[in-house]
Formats: sequence, structure tokens, C-alpha cells
Amino acid sequence: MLIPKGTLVVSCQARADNPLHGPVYMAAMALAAEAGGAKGIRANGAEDVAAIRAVTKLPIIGIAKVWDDRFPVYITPDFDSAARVAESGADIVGIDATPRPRNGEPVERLIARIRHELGREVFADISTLEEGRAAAACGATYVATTLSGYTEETAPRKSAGPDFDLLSALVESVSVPVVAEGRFDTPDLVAEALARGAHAVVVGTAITNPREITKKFVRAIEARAGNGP
Ligand SMILES: CC(=O)N[C@H](C=O)[C@@H](O)[C@H](O)[C@H](O)COP(=O)(O)O
Repeated sequence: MLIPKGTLVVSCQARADNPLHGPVYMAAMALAAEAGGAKGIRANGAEDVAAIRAVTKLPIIGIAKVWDDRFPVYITPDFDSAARVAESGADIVGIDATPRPRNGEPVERLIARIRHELGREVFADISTLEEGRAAAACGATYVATTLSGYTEETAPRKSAGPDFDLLSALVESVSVPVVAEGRFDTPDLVAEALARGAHAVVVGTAITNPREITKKFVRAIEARAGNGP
């Protein structure tokens, strides 16, 4: 198991509309995260994964976001996208492990192929307890709360903060390491996840997206506008 227990993983991702989009920026982000004490990196796409692999030995959770209007699954939906991030240097392949329709093999077959044909650990992004149990039973190395609030089933109960109920339920009922991911935006929330039994915590936006961080500060300023000094 490559991600050490009780540690922080930093997700270094920037979409095309983000001024920090591109492998040079994401490699710099990963280096900054490593210098700050992160013990793993999550990254999207072969180019970013390769650039990060070139600058660090930290374990990399590689994903490939592939959008297809016909299917809800976009995080590493098939074996070919998994193989590309593995070949680019990811030690661990992150996939959408929900049973939702995808342009690719069924999730249980995808997990088996990544483990046996690519020889990589599988990081299963899920949104419910049942999905986490199923992914663990199929051989996923880790299950993570990443997709809670981002599927049709879970969107109605999405909270502003992390899904601690799901985290605790998973910790109770699966035997593989449970990773907390999604809307962890303060150090206290990370500490709480570890106290509840999370193996590790992945933080993205709150560390690596200055545009969203800036917006938070600006919103606070705007909220007090008109309230006097
Ligand atoms: C739902 C989805 O597509 N999540 C993505 C998964 O790779 C990323 O956009 C998130 O930034 C990542 O999960 C980390 O979460 P947060 O940025 O909230 O710390």
C-alpha cells in the first residue's frame, strides 16, 4: 500500500479554463505540496502525471477525466485511459467505481485489469456505502468518498462540507483503507477525518486552486460591505 497511513495527499488539478492549467504549473504545485509535507499527489491526465513523475518520487494517484455526454462517468472510465496514466508514471490509478453507465468495461472488470494487467493499486472514487463495499469486494486497494454529492443519487444531500457520515460508515464496514476526499477545506476537517479512522485525506481546491481560494476571501469582503468598518 503506497499511501502511508495518517497522511495528506494533495490533488494538483487545473482545468483548461484555469490560468494554472498545464503540466509545468501542476509539477510546481506538486513540488510545493511535497515541500509542505504531503505524502502523495493526485493528478489528472497523462501530461500532468508525467510532469509530476519527473520531479517527485511521491506516490501519484493518476486519473484521466474523459467527458462523454452520453455517460455520467468521467473519472478514468475505461482501461485505455487507465493504461495511459499508468504508463505516464502513476503508481495508483484513480477510477470512478460507481456502478453507473460508462463508456468502458464494467467497474469490477476495470479494477481487476488495472491490478493484474497494469500492476497498479486502484483508488476507488465512490459516493455511497454500497458502492464502497462493492469496490472493496472487487479488489480496490482504497475506497474514497470523492464522489459524495456529485452523483444523481447523492447530489440532493450534498453539504457544504465533507461527507463525514459516509466516511464513518465506510470505516465501520470495509476492510480496505478508506480515504477522505471532497470539500476538505480546513486543517481541522482533515484532523477530524483522521480521528474518524480515515487512512489519509486528499485535499484539492483548498490548496491548489488560487482562483477559488481568492473567491472565498472576496465573498467574505462582499458579505460585510455595507456593515460599516
Ligand atoms: C467530483 C470530482 O470530480 N472531484 C475531482 C476529482 O478528481 C476533483 O475535481 C476534486 O478537486 C478532488 O476530488 C478534490 O476535492 P476538493 O477539491 O473538494 O478538495
